Amino acid sequence: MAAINGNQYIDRIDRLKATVWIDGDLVTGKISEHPAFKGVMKSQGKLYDFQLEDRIKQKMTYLSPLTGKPVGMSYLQPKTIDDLVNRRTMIQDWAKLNNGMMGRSPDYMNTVIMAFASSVGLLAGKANCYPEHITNFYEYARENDLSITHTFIDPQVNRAHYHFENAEEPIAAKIVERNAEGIVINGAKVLATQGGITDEILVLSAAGFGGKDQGFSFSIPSNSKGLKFICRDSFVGGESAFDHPLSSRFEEMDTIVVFDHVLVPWDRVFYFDNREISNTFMNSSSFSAFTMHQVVARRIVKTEFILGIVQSIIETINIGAYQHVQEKATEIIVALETMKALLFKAEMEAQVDEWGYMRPDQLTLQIACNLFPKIYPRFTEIIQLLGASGLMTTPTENAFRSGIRKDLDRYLQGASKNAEDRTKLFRLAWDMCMSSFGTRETLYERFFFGDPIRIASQLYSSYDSTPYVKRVESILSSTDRLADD
Ligand SMILES: Cc1cc2nc3c(=O)[nH]c(=O)nc-3n(C[C@H](O)[C@H](O)[C@H](O)COP(=O)(O)OP(=O)(O)OC[C@H]3O[C@@H](n4cnc5c(N)ncnc54)[C@H](O)[C@@H]3O)c2cc1C
Repeated sequence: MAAINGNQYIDRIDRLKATVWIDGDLVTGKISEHPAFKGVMKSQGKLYDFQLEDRIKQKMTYLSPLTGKPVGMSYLQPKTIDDLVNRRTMIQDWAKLNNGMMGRSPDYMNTVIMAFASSVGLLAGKANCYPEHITNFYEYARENDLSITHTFIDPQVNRAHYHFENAEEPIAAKIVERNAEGIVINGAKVLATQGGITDEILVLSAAGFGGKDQGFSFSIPSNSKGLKFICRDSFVGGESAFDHPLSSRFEEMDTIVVFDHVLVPWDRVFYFDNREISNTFMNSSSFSAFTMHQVVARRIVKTEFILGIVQSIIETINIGAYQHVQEKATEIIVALETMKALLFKAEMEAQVDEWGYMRPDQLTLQIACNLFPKIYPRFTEIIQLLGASGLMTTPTENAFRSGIRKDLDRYLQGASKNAEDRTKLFRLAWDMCMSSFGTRETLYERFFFGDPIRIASQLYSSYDSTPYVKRVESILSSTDRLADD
């Protein structure tokens, strides 16, 4: 097998028949035909189709070192800056197909698996660590173009610093048995975006205060026995692309993942019962650098889309001459160009790491990942401030096909658009920042790469401010007086 097309993706997921619960019902038929999933699965399928189009295939794929067949570019282990640029170009070409609205398009997890495989040396010779299982899984995922979701957070029961779970039945997923076939996991994790509509799920856990049975990493098929995905309610507003331009296409769904005594076969266990590794592998591997490179590349495409929406609103109702309007649009321009500059800087300052891979500059990407959760909510605020009542004067497609159309054409026209086109634009803006889908997007971008507070704290703790403190000390210790000069 090699890089797949959309039908192959959809067919494979339908055949998996993962256990997915939504609104109290078990999904029984083809999941790709369920109203909550069909739009996003179709959009995901389009990504896979696109990578095989003749005119673009060379940019979207590379030749497998194992088989010589084309495999997805997001699996490429970069050895040069050109490789990084090729990866970024592919990631952004995919993101442009959904305007960056699909945070968990397959290139995200392909990158994670690639990063793990590129740091397996950290596990070599360590107790209960299986670097060869990661390498094998990476190759298997690459050669079969797997889609993967992931989960690593414990249920939000008690977040006090020294909380130690001692419930009779485990709440946070943990190892309850080690046997000849593998490890057995019981408990839950939150969340897995796209849970139930991917081939596999990667599960990670840090032992923390929880003890060694809570420190593990593995990947299993989404239809593993005992594995359940419990969905929130669907934010698909409806099938009409006029009425729900974003949620009808890109609603990725978030799921609670329950492990009811799930057996993880040994060949899929990456590490377990090793407190030190489970607490440090994510940070010490190239996971952060490579994954943030993908995340920032996608977020740039999303910011371009936001700017496009804002400028379209400005032109449609002709408010571009007001300075405060220009200033608000400029905020988005500044954010966009800052993100681009940071991405390019991270690539230009990339260095070959200890394993021979070209790692983008992590600090620079950390800056971008600290910035975005703060500016994204402001983008949605700007859309609201400029869109104003336009975000509510948004009759549906049916209204435009009804006897009331004459009134709509007359009263909803814009300075540069007829009523129908103006309404479509404002419905898009509403879906971006006000519908249940849109507000979830804001929450998503706030927490996409973890808790923004702890991300900031990590940056603060790792940033070397010593040279600047020394300069302050130097001026304070100087006894020079201007009068003596
Ligand atoms: C839309 C969405 C999709 C997601 N998709 C995925 C996914 O696909 N896979 C996945 O693994 N995860 C996913 N997540 C989970 C995401 O990784 C977490 O939301 C994030 O890491 C924060 O953890 P939490 O939600 O448990 O927040 P909590 O840790 O419960 O934090 C709640 C509040 O308490 C504060 N707080 C708690 N503990 C501390 C502490 N020790 N120090 C300082 N402040 C603290 C936080 O700052 C925050 O304000 C998703 C989340 C969202 C919202």
